[in-house]
Amino acid sequence: MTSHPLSVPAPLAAIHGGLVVSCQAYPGEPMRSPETMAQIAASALTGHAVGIRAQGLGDIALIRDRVDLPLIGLWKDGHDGVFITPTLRHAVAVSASGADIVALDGTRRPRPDGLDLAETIRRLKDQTGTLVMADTGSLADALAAVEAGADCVGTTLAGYTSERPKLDGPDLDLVAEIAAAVEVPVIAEGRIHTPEQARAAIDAGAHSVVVGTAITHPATITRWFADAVAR
Ligand SMILES: CC(=O)N[C@H](C=O)[C@@H](O)[C@H](O)[C@H](O)COP(=O)(O)O
Repeated sequence: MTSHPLSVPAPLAAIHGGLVVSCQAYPGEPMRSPETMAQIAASALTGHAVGIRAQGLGDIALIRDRVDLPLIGLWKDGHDGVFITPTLRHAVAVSASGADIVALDGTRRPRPDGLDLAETIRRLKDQTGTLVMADTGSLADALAAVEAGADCVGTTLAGYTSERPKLDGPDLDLVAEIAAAVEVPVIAEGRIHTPEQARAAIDAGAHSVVVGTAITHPATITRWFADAVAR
């Protein structure tokens, strides 16, 4: 059911069938700096990524300047509940910083500014004309997000809300369920740790695949190896 790539807006067409690399460092971490994230994003381009996902206004602006790839931007505020670009104000700022696609919480949970998702997307598009990626955690979220006007939906929050179990790997069943049910691009995201899993996400119907931790978070990757060695 997923739409033909030529019928989607240019930044989404450009990431069709390819790898988007999420370049994020968390508060307090040594790599938490726009300069570092821009270097990682440039390295992802060298490795044939077709898009970048970045967090924070400073990171988005510098990556926009330095790396010529479609850019999915978000602003995390907090770490519980609705924290991925949680309000209209955050979303407008992400767009103003240079993101081609604004990723925001696309669940059915109440939002901190009291606007629902449809009103958030309507006002965001009125003010900026941006494309919207809804980060969802279930099929019901994805259906509601498409109804609300999202241009694409991600499985970003699968396993991080109460609706789906948190698997060790990606929730490929959810990717397939959403892809069969909606006509906008479905972006597979969340716990994709191997090239085989990335390929399987495309085979499940994903329009493109976002990988973060396994490429750009050395503290976690180190722990995988360290734990295996110490076992
Ligand atoms: C749940 C949440 O906060 N996800 C965030 C969304 O931007 C990031 O922390 C993830 O790294 C990103 O989704 C990519 O996923 P993974 O790092 O598993 O490849």
